[in-house]
Amino acid sequence: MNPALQIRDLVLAYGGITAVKGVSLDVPAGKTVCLVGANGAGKTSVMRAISGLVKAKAGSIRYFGDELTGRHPAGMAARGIAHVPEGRETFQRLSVEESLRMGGFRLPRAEFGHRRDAMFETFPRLKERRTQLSGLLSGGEQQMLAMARALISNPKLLLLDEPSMGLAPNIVDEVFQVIADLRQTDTTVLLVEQNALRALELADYAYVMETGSIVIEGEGRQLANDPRITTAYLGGEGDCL
Ligand SMILES: Nc1ncnc2c1ncn2[C@@H]1O[C@H](COP(=O)(O)OP(=O)(O)OP(=O)(O)O)[C@@H](O)[C@H]1O
Repeated sequence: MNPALQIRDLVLAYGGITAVKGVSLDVPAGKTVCLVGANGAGKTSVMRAISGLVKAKAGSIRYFGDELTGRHPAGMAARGIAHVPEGRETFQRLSVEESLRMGGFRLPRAEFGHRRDAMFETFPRLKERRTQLSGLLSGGEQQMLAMARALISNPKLLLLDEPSMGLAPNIVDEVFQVIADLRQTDTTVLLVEQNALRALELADYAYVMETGSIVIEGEGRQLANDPRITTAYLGGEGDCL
């Protein structure tokens, strides 16, 4: 079977700066794979290239066998790819319910209601705030809304970029619980996280990026205990590589 995502020798550049220098990675269908690494390593650029937001200079990105490079970002949702970008980007002037409607606009009415209720079950805070404007939600609630808006359409591939960034510890726990629960579903997840140790603990497989290249890869739990990774955490509570 084709992997959900198969990236080969991907090169991404901004003007004269090569941000991603020949990255290859696989995300098997139904699995959770994480991409960790220091700030500026190129993780977000890889995510944006999958969504068509950054044009590949070289290499290929295959999604269930179909080449994605050169495709327009607007077509990604129809392919079953949902991207929750870093910084969340919620629709500030829409209510929670209206935002979910935007995420599920392809769904027939009855199915939308069913999926929305499922999202309210996963994120009970959103149910309490269903009529509130997104722009007035806390950072944690906005993250939950961004994830619910992506998940409502039941995507085949979910791209999650730094979902725990800037959130209070109890909200981080909730966000990680939702990601862990996704492992029980068919949804394939590619996760970029600054909170690398927690991401590694729940990922089936992981890649570590450094200045545009993958330098280490392996099973998530194995890497969580790998001295090459853990030494990067010595000297404090910091979770960043
Ligand atoms: N739009 C852009 N224009 C120019 N350079 C960019 C742009 N976006 C990213 N870069 C550069 O590309 C490199 C990789 O950035 P990227 O955001 O992909 O890394 P990252 O690993 O996601 O880092 P972070 O954790 O800080 O988001 C960095 O050197 C960054 O400065």
